[in-house]
Amino acid sequence: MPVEEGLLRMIELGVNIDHVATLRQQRFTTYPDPVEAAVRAEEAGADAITLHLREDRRHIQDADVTAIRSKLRTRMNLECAITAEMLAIACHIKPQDVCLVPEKRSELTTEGGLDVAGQFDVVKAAVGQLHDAGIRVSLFIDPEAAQIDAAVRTGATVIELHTGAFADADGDAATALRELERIRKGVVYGITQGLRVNAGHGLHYGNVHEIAAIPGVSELNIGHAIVARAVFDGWEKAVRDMKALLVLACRAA
Ligand SMILES: CC(=O)[C@@H](O)[C@H](O)COP(=O)(O)O
Ligand SMILES: NCC(=O)COP(=O)(O)O
Repeated sequence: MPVEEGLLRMIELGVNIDHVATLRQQRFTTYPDPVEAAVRAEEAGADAITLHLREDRRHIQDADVTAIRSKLRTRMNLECAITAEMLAIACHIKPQDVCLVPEKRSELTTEGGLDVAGQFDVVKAAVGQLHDAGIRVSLFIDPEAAQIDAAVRTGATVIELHTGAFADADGDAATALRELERIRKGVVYGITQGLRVNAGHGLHYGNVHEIAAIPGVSELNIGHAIVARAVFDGWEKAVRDMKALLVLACRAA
């Protein structure tokens, strides 16, 4: 549950630095450095740093994860697929949080939520392995009751609701409203099941307020839009401005 400070519900911002690494990987240079991005994002107000070590290493590299782990003052939220390789890396690095996400090499970005209900035993075993390593586990799922129920049964204590369908509905008000309602219901249901409920994917400066205003959301993980805004406004300002929008939305809720 978000930290209560007086009447102000505080929602946390996880800054995803994947696409700082995307820019670097375009020419295999040493810059921009994701480590510098992580440290400066924390200085600008990030409550956690999220990074997705993909099997194809298209952006974040193993060395980034190792280097960033020792530099963070807040919290590392490592996203990865459920594979023996990734679980071994996570158990070695021991981030505060691991968010298990689905992954297809052909995908441009994460397309859907993890099908916890459909691969329950595999997910439950991964959750147990990470818990044994002292890591808090989040499951990146669609806002569906069946997925939330399955998540609870795995022993995970956190879910991150996939906001991609809401974000992709930009411009189609009816669809956006329907997806927002799905997310809202998912937040309420997840909390009644005793879970910490986060959300993320595709959120930007124009749509984040609707998600941040949902009472009970603990954390939003946002990356692509912040990196894009930083091109024009600079990294720290992009992070500060996103954090300010979260605070405003909480105040208005
Ligand atoms: C799970 C999710 O929505 C993102 O955190 C994920 O990192 C997206 O993948 P890319 O960062 O590779 O686009
Ligand atoms: N889990 C969502 C995340 O970390 C960032 O997603 P995006 O803002 O890059 O789409």
